[in-house]
Amino acid sequence: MSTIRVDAKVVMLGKESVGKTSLVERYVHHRFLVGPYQNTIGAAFVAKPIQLGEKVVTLGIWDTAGSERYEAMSRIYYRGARAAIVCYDLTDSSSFQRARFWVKELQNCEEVIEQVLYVLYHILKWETLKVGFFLSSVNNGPRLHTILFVALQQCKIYLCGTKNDLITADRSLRQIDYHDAQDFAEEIGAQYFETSSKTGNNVDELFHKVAEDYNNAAFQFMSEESGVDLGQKKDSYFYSCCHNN
Ligand SMILES: Nc1nc2c(ncn2[C@@H]2O[C@H](COP(=O)(O)OP(=O)(O)OP(=O)(O)O)[C@@H](O)[C@H]2O)c(=O)[nH]1
Repeated sequence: MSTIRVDAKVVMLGKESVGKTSLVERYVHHRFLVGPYQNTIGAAFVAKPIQLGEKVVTLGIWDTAGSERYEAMSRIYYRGARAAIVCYDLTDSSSFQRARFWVKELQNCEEVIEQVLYVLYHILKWETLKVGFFLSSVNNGPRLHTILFVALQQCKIYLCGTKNDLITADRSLRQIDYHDAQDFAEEIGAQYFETSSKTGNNVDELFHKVAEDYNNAAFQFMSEESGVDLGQKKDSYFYSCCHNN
């Protein structure tokens, strides 16, 4: 019986209707759904394996609901995420304000967790040195130490301006200047992408970068068993979707 293993949790955040679900649909199913817009309720999940050279990294992508009604729920989904794709609609300046809100949320959450883990990390590091490495087989000290080291890795933020096909068709529709968005991304240490789920422009590049960054991070120190098993595998991925009809 095979199982799905998720290596990195990724969360999609942003105002409603900015195109989060469409980004995931384009990336996972290579399609753009036309027809009436259906808002996400709660969140939807999909696991997607990505080949990086000889290695496969499986992203567990949480597509959250953008509606403010579900704001508290979305906070639950970004906990423990290694990457957050914060989306805004290039043709809607209010969605950029909402993106700023989510970035602040992520930064606040990171700060608290980081402070707690930082203290634990140093206590444990000192204890581990004191007790000696040979005790690793009996007291799990170095393994805990490694887990905390990994937990200290920050959630990387990717700022994503969506629907760039609309801008290509009519430049006057752009409401957020490219350089302003780029400056904001730099200020928060994020990668910046402008994508179109309609044409597929930059979508693969965005998720590939997320997987690549994960792969290049200190995660390589984790042992093979560190992934999270998600139960029986039916296909290369599954997608539990909650949409309003
Ligand atoms: N032209 C164009 N339209 C897009 C694009 N991405 C999404 N849309 C449209 O924008 C609307 C909202 O897209 P969704 O992907 O459902 O947005 P969402 O952010 O998941 O919305 P919530 O589930 O409410 O949070 C739909 O009508 C999509 O067809 C794009 O790249 N180009």
